[in-house]
Amino acid sequence: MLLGVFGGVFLVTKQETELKEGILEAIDRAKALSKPVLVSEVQQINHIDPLTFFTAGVEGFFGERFFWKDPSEETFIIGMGICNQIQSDQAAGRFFHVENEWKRLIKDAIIFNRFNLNGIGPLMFGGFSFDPLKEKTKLWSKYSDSLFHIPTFMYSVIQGKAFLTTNIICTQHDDHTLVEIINKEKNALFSSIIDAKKQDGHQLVKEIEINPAEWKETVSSVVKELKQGPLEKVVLARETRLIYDKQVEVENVLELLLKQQQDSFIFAFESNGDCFIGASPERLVKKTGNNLFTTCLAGSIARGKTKDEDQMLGEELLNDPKNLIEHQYVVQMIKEAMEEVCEEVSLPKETNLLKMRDIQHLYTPVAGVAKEDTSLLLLVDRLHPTPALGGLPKQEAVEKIREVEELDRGFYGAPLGWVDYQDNGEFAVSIRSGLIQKDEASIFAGCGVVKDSNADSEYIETKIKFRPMLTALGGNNK
Ligand SMILES: C=C(O[C@@H]1C=C(C(=O)O)C=C[C@H]1O)C(=O)O
Ligand SMILES: [Mg+2]
Repeated sequence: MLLGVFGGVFLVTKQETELKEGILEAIDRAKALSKPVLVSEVQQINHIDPLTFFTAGVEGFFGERFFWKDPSEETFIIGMGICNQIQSDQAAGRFFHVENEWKRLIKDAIIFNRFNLNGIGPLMFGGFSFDPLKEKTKLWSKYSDSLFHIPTFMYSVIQGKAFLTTNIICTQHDDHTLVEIINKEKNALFSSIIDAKKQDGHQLVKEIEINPAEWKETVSSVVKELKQGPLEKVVLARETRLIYDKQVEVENVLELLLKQQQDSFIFAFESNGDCFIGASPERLVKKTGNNLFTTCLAGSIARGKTKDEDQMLGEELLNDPKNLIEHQYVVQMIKEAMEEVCEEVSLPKETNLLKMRDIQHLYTPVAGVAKEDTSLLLLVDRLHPTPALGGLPKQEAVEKIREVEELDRGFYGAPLGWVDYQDNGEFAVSIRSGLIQKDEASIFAGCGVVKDSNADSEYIETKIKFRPMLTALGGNNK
């Protein structure tokens, strides 16, 4: 295999590439089946800093990258280039539709992977909008309601080991020159790792909270309705728009998130020039074989300035009836959903605290063993939106949000993550997030409104929830 001088430093592989024979075989198969065939090859490679890899793609792959890190830092997945995408604006059966498309692609794929790990080989990364029936604004015009990318090059660090997956779609019209094309692209990418450098930083010039007074009025009117029932909880969200002196560099924002929000999922998902980015503490669901993990996260309070104050605030949260109810709705719904698809479900009796840099939450982790044939996207379908982002009852709460919320949530508060070809994967609830659009950005925050909510306190809660993104985006760290 031909390697660039610099590329060779990083692309020292522990095996010969099988891609060439795979491509030839796939072209034959594409001819026989009269449909495109995916070839995927996994190589173990030397370790590269994940952010450096992401940054190296800025020249060749801008707009076609993604970045993912889980809170335990067991899994980093960085994608470059779009080998294939699954996208749709269809609302009914959207999770099922994506799963079917994915299975169809995988069924005839030629895969070279000798490592028994999750998060390598053919994998799709992406997510879903919060509510496909919400009227669309131009804010989210670059993202379909279901959008997944299968990357051309994917760098994964799994439990400290580094891998490169190369994915290629072969059609009946392709020939052996495809091998050279892909190797050239690979070498160019690995050569640019050496001179991957960041641009001069962007400066925030203006911060515009979108209609805060109206938002508070909406909260108050929903509280009135909650007092009458049958609605019990509705999550209401809002937006702050940020204006910059020049284009926002996604790499800089990611770097700050990685430093400042280490215990979070960190994600970035580029589409058609925009970038959805965030640092979420909330897992929707993780699947490893038949083992499922999900999280109930709802109920919030500020962090203290001193250790004592922080502990006091934590105690206050653990004993606050309004927040406990807000949390309990989530536990109740997630437990029921898990029991439907699991042989067994376990969760702690006591509610715990999850402390992030800017905020603390009530937290209940839930684990389960899935029944046969329970797929990851089936779980996403069952869980989304949990009452942490939607409300209770689910359907009525989503309809209420659709009716009264000014914000077009798009991908905010929705499932974002990855699924590999063996149906392992993980989705976060994409909160503490923002959408970068050239020299502007929108950030989003919401909170659980129950009948004991007060509009001013909920407003302050959303202020705190803006902080992780606002800080990383150069805003005031207040
Ligand atoms: C809606 C958000 O967060 C959710 C709402 C919470 C609450 O109201 O207490 C807590 C955690 C999240 O489930 C957000 O961060 O935007
Ligand atoms: Mg709350």
